[in-house]
Amino acid sequence: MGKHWADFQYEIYLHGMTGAVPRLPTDLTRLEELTEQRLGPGPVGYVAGGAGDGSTARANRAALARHRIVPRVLRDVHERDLSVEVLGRALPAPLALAPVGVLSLMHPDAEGAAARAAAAQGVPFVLSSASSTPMEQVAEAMGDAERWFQLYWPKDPEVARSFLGRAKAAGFTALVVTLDTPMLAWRPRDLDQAYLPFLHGVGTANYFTDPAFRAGLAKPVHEDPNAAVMHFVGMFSDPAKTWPDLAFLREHWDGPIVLKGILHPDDARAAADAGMDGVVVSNHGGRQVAGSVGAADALPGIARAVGDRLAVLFDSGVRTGDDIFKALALGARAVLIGRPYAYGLGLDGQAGVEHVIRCLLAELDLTLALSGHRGPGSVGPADLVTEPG
Ligand SMILES: Cc1cc2nc3c(=O)[nH]c(=O)nc-3n(C[C@H](O)[C@H](O)[C@H](O)COP(=O)(O)O)c2cc1C
Ligand SMILES: O=C(O)C(=O)c1ccccc1
Repeated sequence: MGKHWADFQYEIYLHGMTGAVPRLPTDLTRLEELTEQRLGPGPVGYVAGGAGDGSTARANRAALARHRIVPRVLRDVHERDLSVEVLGRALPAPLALAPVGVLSLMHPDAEGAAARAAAAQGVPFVLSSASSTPMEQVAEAMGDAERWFQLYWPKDPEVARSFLGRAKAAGFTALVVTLDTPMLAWRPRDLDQAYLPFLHGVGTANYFTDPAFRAGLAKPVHEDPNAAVMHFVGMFSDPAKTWPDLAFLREHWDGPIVLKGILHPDDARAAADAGMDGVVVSNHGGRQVAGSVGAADALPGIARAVGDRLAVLFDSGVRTGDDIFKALALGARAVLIGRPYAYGLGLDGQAGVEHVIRCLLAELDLTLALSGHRGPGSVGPADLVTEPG
């Protein structure tokens, strides 16, 4: 028997008997506006922004909206279990927190608070390479809870090796390698403010604490922070990498490896051929290629191509429980969320992130039940009709 995620609904109504209402909206699509009101447009601008005119972020929502669920009745949905197996591990629900860098823009407790929220709810936390908190500190905050490390593959192989060794030692079980960001895209909102967080040192904690990174500096970080930032900028990524380079990661990481930012079935097949364990079908929440395919439109083809060989995960645009249901029906084993939990963090710290997780999973549990399913396993393409795009 899995956890009864839908009980959150009654918890809210029961609290209501004493006059209490939830501290944050239960419609998570409202969080962005609320965060902007509370924190101001600066930090929220970086988090909310997308590539180009924002068309990809809109396409993500539109792609999910075109699919409509066709509920079934009289199927005994009394006992339900949302758990799934991903990368050989049992997860209590098909959800993980996506790697989001620079979370200190949202809240001083940043990754620590988000990681504790994930641990409290049993949902995996994917820590960004560009976190504001060193990975060892985040690991300590999580106890033995499930955590994965996201790699921005540094140009210097010594730094890459060092990151992998540190992540392993700190108990991160899976490696998520992000391939859609060998450079930052054209992001007008950030350009117009002329603001990039890491030029101010935000999101550099893993680098500035790294012995291999520091070995490349002429002076200690605190003596010449600008030089350290410039070293980070040069190190951050390597647009020259190609498929054969993945052998390096296989050699230095003995756990599961997931490639994030896959949108073409042939790239998914190449991932499987290279001995990878999973892919995240993602367009980075619309932050990289403007005018790109909505992530949900790329999902079915990739699931058909490699669903029997790889764990197919999905992100970009998930805001509601029914979005998760649709992603499962289109072939995802689990989904990740980015901005919604970043806003929850900005509005109410750890409690805000837990609120976001609980709302999404309560809504998913109810959507499954009300559509005739006892769990993710029975959901498939037959549960959807698709309106023409
Ligand atoms: C502020 C911000 C920072 C991000 N930083 C990273 C990162 O460091 N590494 C990474 O792989 N993806 C990063 N992403 C992308 C997320 O992992 C994820 O793909 C995306 O947010 C999913 O879309 P959603 O925000 O619509 O849920 C970031 C996204 C945002 C909004
Ligand atoms: O902003 C992003 O989307 C992102 O991936 C990133 C990259 C470097 C530092 C912080 C975030």
